[in-house]
Amino acid sequence: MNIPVVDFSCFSLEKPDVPEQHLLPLATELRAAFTQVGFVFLQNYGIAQELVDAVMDTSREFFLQPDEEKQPFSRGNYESCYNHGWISMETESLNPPRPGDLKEAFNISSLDPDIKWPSKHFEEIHTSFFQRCKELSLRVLKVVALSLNLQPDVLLSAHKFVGTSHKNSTTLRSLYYPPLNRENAKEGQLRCGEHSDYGTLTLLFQGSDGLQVCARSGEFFPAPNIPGAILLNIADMLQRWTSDQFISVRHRVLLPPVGDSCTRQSLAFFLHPDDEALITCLDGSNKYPPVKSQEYVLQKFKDSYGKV
Ligand SMILES: O=C(O)CCC(=O)C(=O)O
Ligand SMILES: [Fe+2]
Repeated sequence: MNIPVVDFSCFSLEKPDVPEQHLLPLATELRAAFTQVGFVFLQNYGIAQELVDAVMDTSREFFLQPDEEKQPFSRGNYESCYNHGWISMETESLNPPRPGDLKEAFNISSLDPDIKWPSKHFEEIHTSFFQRCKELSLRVLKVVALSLNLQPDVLLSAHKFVGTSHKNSTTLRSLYYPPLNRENAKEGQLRCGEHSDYGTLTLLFQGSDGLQVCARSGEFFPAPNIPGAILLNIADMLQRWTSDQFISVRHRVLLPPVGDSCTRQSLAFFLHPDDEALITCLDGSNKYPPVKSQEYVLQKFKDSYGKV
């Protein structure tokens, strides 16, 4: 399977907004990739590698602490935002019939002032990275609308509250896969079970190899880690909006081979529609019944955590 590599420099964050007609070749390239593969590599998108590295370093420092230090920041402890915080090993099954994933994660789902952070530095670096990812993902969304021959507002107006936790569930997630001995793993247990993402689209910054992506044939193939490129993939609600024109493709992270003590880190930015947005097929068909964004996401959390 071949994941296309797309040069985003004409709409990089380093450039001011550009006229729509300059984006048309990019829209055509993305359209082909999203209809055929569901995943693309983006190059020259305008987020500094130093920032990405600093976010990974800061997260890793947090993950390497004993569990007792991380516990106070657990997902579920934050009254104002149920999805914000640390997720311990084996707590989430992204493929629910499998045992819990052998990963840790930290969800940044709220930037509200009442959130208690592990440190000021952790807050600042993750908040500034969240904002860069927000800007980039909204630019991508504009090109996506063009590629579907839609007015940009049709999609952008359903993403007005990104970064406002009580109105939009967009999440920056830092993931850490610790070294492990696969002989101790439960039957069927993976680092990250097969799943498609829930929202509109996802930006994925990888620190190393390990991700596998499902091809149309149903077979999983390794996605390489191309230095300086990020992965961009379509998620479930955009697939529903487009009545399957754009596909939300399953992916996973397997256990490392016996004797391999590799770790993996990645940063995923899940762009979600506003909680109240109603996702209806834009072609007027009834391929999927209308669903409220928040309801769709809550059902997915119930499946993967056994609760919200
Ligand atoms: O480690 C990865 O890159 C996969 C993470 C992922 O797919 C997810 O959390 O949705
Ligand atoms: Fe994913």
